[in-house]
Amino acid sequence: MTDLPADALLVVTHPLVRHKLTRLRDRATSTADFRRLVRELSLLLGYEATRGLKLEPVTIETPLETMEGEQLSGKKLCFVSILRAGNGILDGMLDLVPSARVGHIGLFRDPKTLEAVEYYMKLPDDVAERQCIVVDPMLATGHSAVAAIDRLKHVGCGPIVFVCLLAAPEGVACLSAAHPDVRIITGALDRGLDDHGYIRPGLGDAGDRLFGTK
Ligand SMILES: O=P(O)(O)OC[C@H]1O[C@H](OP(=O)(O)OP(=O)(O)O)[C@H](O)[C@@H]1O
Ligand SMILES: O=c1cc[nH]c(=O)[nH]1
Ligand SMILES: [Mg+2]
Repeated sequence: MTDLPADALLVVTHPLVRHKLTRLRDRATSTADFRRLVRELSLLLGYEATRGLKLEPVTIETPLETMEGEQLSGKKLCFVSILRAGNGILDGMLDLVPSARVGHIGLFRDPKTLEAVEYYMKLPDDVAERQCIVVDPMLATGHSAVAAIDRLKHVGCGPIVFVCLLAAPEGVACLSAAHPDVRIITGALDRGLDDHGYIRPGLGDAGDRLFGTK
């Protein structure tokens, strides 16, 4: 992987993330536990992904006195889920910011070419005025992430953060080359891709494990 600007990639190395990722990777982990772990990991990664949100003062009454508190302000959020597997992360993100708008981009990887094929897109009308956090558990070749972010930029979206659970160096290089302005936040940077484009050691097919398909 070529050198990236210092803030282009954040690997979240918190012990809770490392523990939960190990449980997630384990082939013995059930569908129900896999889903729960993805949601919990999303909260931990979402904490980092939302660090740059702006606050504004707000006056409130505590039971004892008036105080100047803070609330989210300015550019509002939009989470963009890359279907299907992105929806697992989306659930956790919405626990953190329930008022965020949500966009969906349906993509699957052609198993032969490993190119992303789009089958669905629905974005909020005002998505270009919102800060976008794109979510997908896996950044493998990077083709799906690049295709999704191409679509968002095409409709005028500004600062974009990409959140995944596992990334391959090939995917980070591909996404950073295509969109150097996009910050990548991941739970781990794995060894690399195998001949079928799967992340190794990885966790297998995230969508299949989340939804119990094959
Ligand atoms: O970086 P890439 O090489 O593009 O691979 C990553 C993509 O592959 C998986 O989706 P998949 O195509 O399996 O679709 P699914 O979510 O419907 O299972 C994953 O959720 C990403 O979207
Ligand atoms: O390892 C991988 C690569 C792409 N998509 C997945 O779900 N897993
Ligand atoms: Mg899949």
